[in-house]
Formats: sequence, structure tokens, C-alpha cells
Amino acid sequence: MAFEREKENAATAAIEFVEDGMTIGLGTGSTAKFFVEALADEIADGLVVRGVPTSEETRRLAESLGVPLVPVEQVDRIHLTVDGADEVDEHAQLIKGGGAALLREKIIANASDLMVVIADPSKQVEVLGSFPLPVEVTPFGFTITAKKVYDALKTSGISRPRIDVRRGSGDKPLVTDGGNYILDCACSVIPDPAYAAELLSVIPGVVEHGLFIGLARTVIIGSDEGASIFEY
Ligand SMILES: O=C(CO)[C@H](O)[C@H](O)COP(=O)(O)O
Repeated sequence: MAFEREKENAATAAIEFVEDGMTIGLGTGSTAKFFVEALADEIADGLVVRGVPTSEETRRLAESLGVPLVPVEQVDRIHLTVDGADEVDEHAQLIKGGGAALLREKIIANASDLMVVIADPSKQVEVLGSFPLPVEVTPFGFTITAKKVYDALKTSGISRPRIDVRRGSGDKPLVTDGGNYILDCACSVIPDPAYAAELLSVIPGVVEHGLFIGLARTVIIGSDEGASIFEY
């Protein structure tokens, strides 16, 4: 798999943000997996923390590695969330949701004192939009919602968005942990991510979108040799 070493180095560097007693949001995806593994090693060495997983996939991984978890309903404070991203720009604006976990990821990131993004260099972009923007929608009326999403993206300045329902097994629409569908919106360039986010957020049927604006405060980019940490 590409960029494995860079992902692992970014994830390992994020351990320096972890302190004893923290409740930690555990992201989803191949980079976040390295973080959960690194955290499990620290726990084996005596670190005391609890995790809040952002997907069923991460919950299973954390449980298999012996990372103590706390049900999200019982959490009153999340000190830190460490998660990957599909794209990160120079203002720490993100596209997330390639792993279909964007809803839980955003709820947990938004509730955290600090969101740290870990990524390999291929995720760094000047302008968001090469990666198709995931938009999570309710199955009811999703074709109507898709049309509204198309209109919103056009209004935000994207010239020709193309929208596909993400497919899972048997070519059926993929169903997220929350029971919803994902619209993958090929935009090429998102000229005004904050405006696009604002327009998408008010569409009935849109549960959440993959634009993470103003959430990440720290971005760690892994390299072959180590990692660079950027604070915003
Ligand atoms: O947003 C996500 C899941 O919904 C992931 O963080 C994102 O897709 C990056 O994944 P990876 O680390 O495997 O490249």
C-alpha cells in the first residue's frame, strides 16, 4: 500500500499530544489505524486513556488491541481527536469521508478540545476538490436531495459537479454506520469551501458533509524519516 511509512510516522508523532487520563476520539481509516495501534502500545506500557471510536470499524480494531473504550453517551469531555483526512489545504480545511465515517468523525471532532489530523504528503493540496466530496444523505428522497446538493455546489462556484451514489457490495448503495447513503461529489476544485459547507448544511436530507472547516488545529504530515507538525 502506498505511503504506509509516511502514515505510520504521522500517527506515531501524534502520540506526543496524548496525556494520561485523556478521553480520545479515535479516527477512521488506514492512517488512523496506525494511531490506534501506537496508542495500544502506549497503553500496554502503562498509559491510562479511554477511546471514543468514530466508526464500527475503529471500534472493532480498538477492542481487538485492548484499547479501553467509553460509550459516546457517557462522555462529558473529549480532550483530543486524532484522525486522517482525504485532503488538507494550507488553512487546515479538510475533505473527509473517504471511509464513509464523516458523520461520527465530525461529531467527535467538533466535541473535542483539539483535533489533530494525521496524513501522508499526498493529502496536502493547495485547493480542496480533487478528492470527490462525500455528502451523507438520508435514503428517503436521496435523488431529490442529490439534485439540491448539485444546485448548492453550483451556487458555491463549482462549475460542473458530478454526483454518484457510493456503492457497496452487490452494487447496492453503501449504507453508513448511521444507516445513510453517501453521495460522492466530483468537484475538481472547491473555490469557496466555507460557502459550499454553509449551503450544503441547510439542505433537508443532508445529514452531514465531508468539509471540515475550522475544526483541525494541528496537522501532522508524515515523511520517510519522521513527521512535520503544523499548528493553526
Ligand atoms: O475520513 C475518513 C474516513 O471517513 C478518513 O480519515 C479518510 O478517508 C482518510 O483515510 P486514509 O487514512 O485511509 O487515507
